[in-house]
Amino acid sequence: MPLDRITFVTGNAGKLAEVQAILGEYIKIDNNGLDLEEIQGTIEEVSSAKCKKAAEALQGPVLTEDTCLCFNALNGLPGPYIKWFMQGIGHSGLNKLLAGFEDKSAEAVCTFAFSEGPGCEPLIFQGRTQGKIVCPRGPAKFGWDPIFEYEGETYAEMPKEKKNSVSHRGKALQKFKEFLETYEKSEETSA
Ligand SMILES: O=c1nc[nH]c2c1ncn2[C@H]1C[C@H](O)[C@@H](COP(=O)(O)OP(=O)(O)OP(=O)(O)O)O1
Ligand SMILES: [Mg+2]
Repeated sequence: MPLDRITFVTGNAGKLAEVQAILGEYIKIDNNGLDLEEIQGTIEEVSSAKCKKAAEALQGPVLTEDTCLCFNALNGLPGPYIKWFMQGIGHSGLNKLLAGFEDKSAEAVCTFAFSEGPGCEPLIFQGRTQGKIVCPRGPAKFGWDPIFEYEGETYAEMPKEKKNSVSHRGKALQKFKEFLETYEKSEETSA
Protein backbone atom coordinates (compact mmCIF):
# COMPACT_ATOMS: atom_id res chain seq x y z
CA MET A 1 0.00 0.00 0.00
CA PRO A 2 1.59 3.32 -0.98
CA LEU A 3 1.90 5.92 1.73
CA ASP A 4 -0.31 8.70 0.40
CA ARG A 5 -1.23 10.25 3.74
CA ILE A 6 0.25 10.37 7.17
CA THR A 7 -0.88 11.46 10.62
CA PHE A 8 1.42 14.01 12.22
CA VAL A 9 0.79 13.84 15.94
CA THR A 10 1.48 17.24 17.47
CA GLY A 11 -0.35 19.77 19.58
CA ASN A 12 1.86 22.58 18.27
CA ALA A 13 0.29 24.78 15.58
CA GLY A 14 3.65 26.31 14.57
CA LYS A 15 5.19 22.91 13.85
CA LEU A 16 2.11 21.78 11.94
CA ALA A 17 2.13 24.90 9.73
CA GLU A 18 5.80 24.40 8.84
CA VAL A 19 5.40 20.67 8.18
CA GLN A 20 2.43 21.38 5.93
CA ALA A 21 4.36 24.09 4.06
CA ILE A 22 7.43 21.90 3.53
CA LEU A 23 5.89 18.44 3.08
CA GLY A 24 2.31 19.19 2.01
CA GLU A 25 2.96 18.88 -1.72
CA TYR A 26 4.51 15.41 -1.30
CA ILE A 27 2.06 13.74 1.04
CA LYS A 28 -1.34 14.50 2.58
CA ILE A 29 -0.90 15.39 6.24
CA ASP A 30 -3.59 14.72 8.81
CA ASN A 31 -3.12 16.20 12.26
CA ASN A 32 -3.92 14.64 15.60
CA GLY A 33 -3.36 16.88 18.63
CA LEU A 34 -3.09 14.01 21.10
CA ASP A 35 -0.86 15.08 24.00
CA LEU A 36 1.81 12.41 24.31
CA GLU A 37 3.76 11.89 27.50
CA GLU A 38 7.43 12.72 26.93
CA ILE A 39 10.09 10.75 28.77
CA GLN A 40 13.44 12.10 29.98
CA GLY A 41 16.55 10.97 28.12
CA THR A 42 18.62 11.60 25.03
CA ILE A 43 17.03 13.28 22.00
CA GLU A 44 16.69 9.95 20.19
CA GLU A 45 15.19 8.19 23.24
CA VAL A 46 12.62 10.95 23.78
CA SER A 47 11.67 10.98 20.07
CA SER A 48 11.46 7.24 19.67
CA ALA A 49 9.35 6.74 22.81
CA LYS A 50 6.97 9.52 21.74
CA CYS A 51 6.48 7.92 18.32
CA LYS A 52 5.86 4.43 19.76
CA LYS A 53 3.18 5.86 22.06
CA ALA A 54 1.53 7.65 19.12
CA ALA A 55 1.48 4.49 16.96
CA GLU A 56 -0.06 2.52 19.85
CA ALA A 57 -2.66 5.20 20.53
CA LEU A 58 -3.71 5.64 16.89
CA GLN A 59 -3.13 2.03 15.76
CA GLY A 60 -1.57 3.10 12.47
CA PRO A 61 1.34 4.89 10.75
CA VAL A 62 2.37 8.07 12.53
CA LEU A 63 4.88 10.88 12.36
CA THR A 64 5.99 12.69 15.52
CA GLU A 65 8.59 15.36 16.12
CA ASP A 66 10.61 16.59 19.03
CA THR A 67 12.48 19.88 19.05
CA CYS A 68 15.50 20.70 21.19
CA LEU A 69 17.37 23.92 21.74
CA CYS A 70 20.89 23.15 22.94
CA PHE A 71 23.12 25.85 24.44
CA ASN A 72 26.75 24.97 23.84
CA ALA A 73 27.91 26.78 27.01
CA LEU A 74 25.53 24.56 28.98
CA ASN A 75 26.65 21.28 27.43
CA GLY A 76 23.52 20.95 25.32
CA LEU A 77 20.89 21.99 27.89
CA PRO A 78 18.00 22.88 27.93
CA GLY A 79 17.90 20.43 24.95
CA PRO A 80 14.66 18.40 24.98
CA TYR A 81 13.44 20.37 28.03
CA ILE A 82 13.32 23.69 26.15
CA LYS A 83 9.50 23.73 26.24
CA TRP A 84 9.49 23.90 30.04
CA PHE A 85 12.27 26.48 30.12
CA MET A 86 10.33 28.65 27.62
CA GLN A 87 7.17 28.37 29.72
CA GLY A 88 9.02 29.01 32.97
CA ILE A 89 11.48 31.80 32.16
CA GLY A 90 10.69 33.02 28.61
CA HIS A 91 12.97 34.80 26.16
CA SER A 92 14.60 37.05 28.75
CA GLY A 93 15.25 34.18 31.16
CA LEU A 94 16.85 32.12 28.38
CA ASN A 95 19.13 35.07 27.59
CA LYS A 96 19.98 35.47 31.28
CA LEU A 97 20.96 31.80 31.51
CA LEU A 98 23.86 32.66 29.20
CA ALA A 99 24.74 35.99 30.85
CA GLY A 100 27.80 34.54 32.58
CA PHE A 101 29.16 32.98 29.39
CA GLU A 102 30.88 34.49 26.40
CA ASP A 103 29.71 31.61 24.24
CA LYS A 104 26.12 32.38 23.16
CA SER A 105 26.07 29.71 20.46
CA ALA A 106 23.22 27.24 20.31
CA GLU A 107 22.03 24.41 18.14
CA ALA A 108 18.40 23.88 17.13
CA VAL A 109 17.73 20.18 16.66
CA CYS A 110 14.63 18.74 15.08
CA THR A 111 13.99 15.01 15.27
CA PHE A 112 11.14 13.41 13.36
CA ALA A 113 10.20 9.83 14.12
CA PHE A 114 8.09 7.71 11.79
CA SER A 115 6.50 4.39 12.70
CA GLU A 116 4.51 2.22 10.30
CA GLY A 117 2.28 1.17 13.19
CA PRO A 118 2.17 -0.34 16.69
CA GLY A 119 5.19 -2.59 17.33
CA CYS A 120 7.19 -1.13 14.40
CA GLU A 121 10.48 0.43 15.43
CA PRO A 122 10.48 4.19 14.68
CA LEU A 123 12.86 5.57 12.04
CA ILE A 124 14.59 8.81 12.94
CA PHE A 125 15.18 11.86 10.68
CA GLN A 126 17.19 14.68 12.21
CA GLY A 127 18.15 18.19 11.18
CA ARG A 128 20.44 20.63 13.00
CA THR A 129 21.02 24.35 12.57
CA GLN A 130 23.73 26.32 14.37
CA GLY A 131 22.91 29.79 15.62
CA LYS A 132 23.18 32.01 18.64
CA ILE A 133 20.94 33.27 21.41
CA VAL A 134 20.16 36.99 21.20
CA CYS A 135 17.70 39.52 22.68
CA PRO A 136 14.32 39.03 20.98
CA ARG A 137 13.85 40.51 17.48
CA GLY A 138 10.87 39.98 15.18
CA PRO A 139 7.28 38.88 15.84
CA ALA A 140 6.84 36.50 18.78
CA LYS A 141 4.59 34.04 16.97
CA PHE A 142 6.38 30.76 17.44
CA GLY A 143 8.29 29.68 20.55
CA TRP A 144 11.90 30.82 20.71
CA ASP A 145 12.05 32.05 17.06
CA PRO A 146 12.75 35.69 18.16
CA ILE A 147 15.88 34.78 20.17
CA PHE A 148 17.51 32.29 17.76
CA GLU A 149 19.77 34.11 15.31
CA TYR A 150 21.09 32.45 12.17
CA GLU A 151 23.50 34.38 9.93
CA GLY A 152 22.46 37.80 11.25
CA GLU A 153 18.70 37.29 11.29
CA THR A 154 16.50 35.70 13.92
CA TYR A 155 14.13 32.97 12.76
CA ALA A 156 11.29 35.39 13.62
CA GLU A 157 12.71 38.08 11.31
CA MET A 158 12.96 35.76 8.32
CA PRO A 159 10.19 35.25 5.79
CA LYS A 160 8.67 31.80 6.44
CA GLU A 161 10.12 30.32 3.22
CA LYS A 162 13.60 31.37 4.27
CA LYS A 163 13.26 29.88 7.76
CA ASN A 164 12.00 26.63 6.23
CA SER A 165 14.95 26.47 3.84
CA VAL A 166 17.64 26.89 6.53
CA SER A 167 15.96 25.57 9.67
CA HIS A 168 16.50 22.46 11.75
CA ARG A 169 12.97 21.38 10.72
CA GLY A 170 13.55 22.03 7.01
CA LYS A 171 16.72 19.90 7.06
CA ALA A 172 15.06 17.04 8.93
CA LEU A 173 12.11 17.05 6.53
CA GLN A 174 14.48 16.96 3.57
CA LYS A 175 15.73 13.60 4.89
CA PHE A 176 12.18 12.39 5.50
CA LYS A 177 11.26 13.35 1.91
CA GLU A 178 14.16 11.27 0.57
CA PHE A 179 12.94 8.36 2.68
CA LEU A 180 9.40 8.74 1.29
CA GLU A 181 10.78 8.58 -2.27
CA THR A 182 12.65 5.32 -1.62
CA TYR A 183 9.69 3.96 0.39
CA GLU A 184 7.41 4.50 -2.60
CA LYS A 185 9.92 2.85 -4.96
CA SER A 186 10.32 -0.22 -2.71
CA GLU A 187 6.51 -0.49 -2.48
CA GLU A 188 6.30 -0.39 -6.30
CA THR A 189 8.88 -3.17 -6.77
CA SER A 190 7.27 -5.39 -4.13
CA ALA A 191 3.77 -4.89 -5.60
O1 LIG B 1 11.05 26.03 15.03
C1 LIG B 1 10.78 26.44 16.18
N1 LIG B 1 10.96 27.75 16.53
C2 LIG B 1 10.68 28.20 17.75
N2 LIG B 1 10.19 27.43 18.75
C3 LIG B 1 10.01 26.12 18.47
C4 LIG B 1 10.29 25.58 17.21
N3 LIG B 1 9.99 24.27 17.23
C5 LIG B 1 9.56 23.99 18.45
N4 LIG B 1 9.56 25.10 19.22
C6 LIG B 1 9.22 25.18 20.65
C7 LIG B 1 7.87 24.59 21.00
C8 LIG B 1 8.09 24.00 22.37
O2 LIG B 1 8.04 25.03 23.36
C9 LIG B 1 9.54 23.50 22.30
C10 LIG B 1 9.67 22.08 21.78
O3 LIG B 1 8.98 21.15 22.57
P1 LIG B 1 8.23 19.93 21.88
O4 LIG B 1 7.81 18.96 22.92
O5 LIG B 1 9.05 19.42 20.74
O6 LIG B 1 6.95 20.64 21.23
P2 LIG B 1 5.42 20.74 21.67
O7 LIG B 1 5.19 20.06 22.99
O8 LIG B 1 5.01 22.16 21.58
O9 LIG B 1 4.66 19.97 20.53
P3 LIG B 1 4.45 18.36 20.38
O10 LIG B 1 3.01 18.12 20.63
O11 LIG B 1 4.85 18.07 18.96
O12 LIG B 1 5.34 17.68 21.37
O13 LIG B 1 10.18 24.37 21.37
MG1 LIG C 1 5.82 18.14 23.40
